[in-house]
Amino acid sequence: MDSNFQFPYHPPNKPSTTKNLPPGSFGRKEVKVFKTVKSYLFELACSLFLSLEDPKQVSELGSLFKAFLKGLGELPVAIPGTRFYRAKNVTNAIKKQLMVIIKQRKLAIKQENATSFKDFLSHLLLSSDENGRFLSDTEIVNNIMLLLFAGHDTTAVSITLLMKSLGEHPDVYENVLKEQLGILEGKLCGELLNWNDIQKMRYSWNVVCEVLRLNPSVIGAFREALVDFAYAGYTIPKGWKIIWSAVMTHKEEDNFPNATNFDPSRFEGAGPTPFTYVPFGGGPRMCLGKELARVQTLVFLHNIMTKFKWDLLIDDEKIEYDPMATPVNGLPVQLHPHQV
Ligand code: HEM
Repeated sequence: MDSNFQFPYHPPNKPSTTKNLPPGSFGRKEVKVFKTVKSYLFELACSLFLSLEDPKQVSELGSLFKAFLKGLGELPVAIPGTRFYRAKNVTNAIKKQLMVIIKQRKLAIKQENATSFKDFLSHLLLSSDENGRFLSDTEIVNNIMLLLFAGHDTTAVSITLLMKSLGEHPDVYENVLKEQLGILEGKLCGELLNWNDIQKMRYSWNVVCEVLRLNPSVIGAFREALVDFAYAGYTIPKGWKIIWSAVMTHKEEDNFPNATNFDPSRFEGAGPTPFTYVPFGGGPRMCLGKELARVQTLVFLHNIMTKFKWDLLIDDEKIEYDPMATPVNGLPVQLHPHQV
């Protein structure tokens, strides 16, 4: 591959296409990245974890999840008018909808009408626990709700902040593009990415890691002290609630010199010392979906990079935590397709 390529890049025999993008993204003056990526990932989560493809049902569930998320981290006092109160009501509505779907699926399986192997597999996976005990319908609903919630919002945030960082650092954008075009060049027209391709995206993943270091989608989580212990001159008694903070840990100068600088090379070689970099948490309750998040993010990145360049429409857009890190205006960008 020519290492001196410039924009607009003309990939040999690779037609530029917009068909994999959500409808309406192309030809517009402005695309709001967060909203677009979030609805795309929610559709994907519904398809992966629930085999739910009906756009009307997906969109209804999506609106409910939006209100549910706003209640996370709020004071748990159910006073009418508060976010927590609304989220509580919305949670019941989501559970009701999921219950209807699960009952329909179970009935279909009972009548041996399971339409696909996937349905059959999800039945097996979701209906018994590790001891072979059958899960109740309520437990199944709770598991699906966790997967739908955890499986789309966090990744939507990280992809949005990734696009923001790439828009702000043209040198990094060029390096990521070079890596992605190298992968594209080894593929036949229309051939999908595979696991080997993901493994080759080393630099791109280092960039994602640096984005998650500076703005972790999840700021931290709670733990409970199982025994009395001493830390930094304080005694923490057994049973106390503790919050670990990814935001603060990732800014420790001892672990990340010039911590506020965007520098993906920190992740080269052995990378950070264990437990100094915790965007996916740590220990036995570490994120279950880390590898899925990696695949979702890198596949998205490959497709957007090899088809478009983009301009950020707001310079230095502020990021707020509500409850996850999000650009306040949803990151409006203008997409420019590469010319064939
Ligand atoms: C960039 C994307 C993601 C980030 C930053 C992220 C981050 C996290 C964090 C910080 C935790 C808490 C870990 C702890 O307490 O130690 C967590 C838990 C969890 N995540 Fe993720 N996550 C991401 C994507 C996903 C995806 C795609 C799934 C797919 C289903 C997922 C499923 C889960 C589940 C089920 C848990 C609970 C695990 C448990 O309590 O045992 N996550 N995630």
